[in-house]
Amino acid sequence: MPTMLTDVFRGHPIHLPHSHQPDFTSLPELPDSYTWTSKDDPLFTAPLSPQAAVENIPLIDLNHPDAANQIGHACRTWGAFQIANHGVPLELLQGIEFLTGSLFQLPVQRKLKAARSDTGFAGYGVARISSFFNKKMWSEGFTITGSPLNNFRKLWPKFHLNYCDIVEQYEEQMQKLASKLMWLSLKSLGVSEGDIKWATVSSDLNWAQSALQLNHYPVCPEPDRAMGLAPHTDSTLLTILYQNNTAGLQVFRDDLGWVTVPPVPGSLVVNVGDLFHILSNGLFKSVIHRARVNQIRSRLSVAFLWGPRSDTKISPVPKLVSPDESPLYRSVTWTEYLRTKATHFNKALSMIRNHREE
Ligand SMILES: C=C1C[C@]23C[C@H]1CC[C@H]2[C@@]12CCC[C@@](C)(C(=O)O1)[C@H]2[C@@H]3C(=O)O
Ligand SMILES: O=C(O)CCC(=O)C(=O)O
Ligand SMILES: [Fe+2]
Repeated sequence: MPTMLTDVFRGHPIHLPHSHQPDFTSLPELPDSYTWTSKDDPLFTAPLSPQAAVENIPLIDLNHPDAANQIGHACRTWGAFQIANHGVPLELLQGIEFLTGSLFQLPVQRKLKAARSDTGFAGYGVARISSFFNKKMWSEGFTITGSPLNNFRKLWPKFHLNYCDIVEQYEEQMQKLASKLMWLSLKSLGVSEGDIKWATVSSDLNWAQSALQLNHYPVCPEPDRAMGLAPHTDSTLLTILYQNNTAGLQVFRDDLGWVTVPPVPGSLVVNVGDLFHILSNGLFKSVIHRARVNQIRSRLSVAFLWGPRSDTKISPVPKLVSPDESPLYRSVTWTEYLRTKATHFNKALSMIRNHREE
């Protein structure tokens, strides 16, 4: 039996005293513990791209005949793109937004009944990467993998079944979409299903697994000095992100600085994760992104974090490695990678890298 995502952080506890945290969502001013400077995060004061209006991650119509190449280009240049005509029913997007909103509106004491434990994967709490930063993030999260039934029962003693149903439908749609996006982007590199055996053993997608991360960024009294979610790359193959109609997500480009991803109603944001970077032998870039907050409207997002089954070794596709060079990365399972990330955070990718002899 391969390790499931639920077991990934056994032996990798994060000690974060969520239960002793006051209800920060209603603080009248920003406490020092939530005030960020470039000492807390070197990218905190990196410039906001002045060109964001002209240069932004592409919005790709999945029905366009050239969608594969557009996606491929976006994965190589940005590591992120938005998609329209993705086929996920609008009611389902509204449903997951409603669920997320009602979850975070619950009283803190109720949410804490479903708190994530130090070594746990699922439940309510601060972002796992919080332990790498000295300051607190202006957000709260809820992680789901497998059935949310037990946790949802604690949150909503009466209506948990309706909410479980929404999660199940949402995950089903996301799985189909994620695999479609993976094959479209690989197609642009000349890689087809026959080239990746672990992903084609069966068509019912049991070569993949996933988690859902619900995020809430409450209204903040001093948004310019606060951080919603600190810069990171996702440890996934792909992440599909739904954001409500409030801006906050930013992606980083070395040549542009921070670029705000404007919410486009009905569309979804897709991020290249570290495992896709490895699989593509570095051709696709896992994108550094963060979430900022604002003083007027609270923000919700739902990230579908998608990767291979835990026993699958991910390594660069041989076709993408030139014959006289070794692959850029050694092989790694999702579980191994998540554990490396839990200990070494943004050094994780370079730790998997093969060092070429000159
Ligand atoms: C499957 C995943 C991916 C995780 C860990 C685990 C469950 C929660 C995911 C996130 C979600 C929020 C950002 C992040 C950086 C975090 O702190 O928790 C993500 C992390 C990763 O992509 O590394
Ligand atoms: O809230 C957002 O826009 C980003 C969320 C995110 O990056 C994540 O959950 O991994
Ligand atoms: Fe992320």
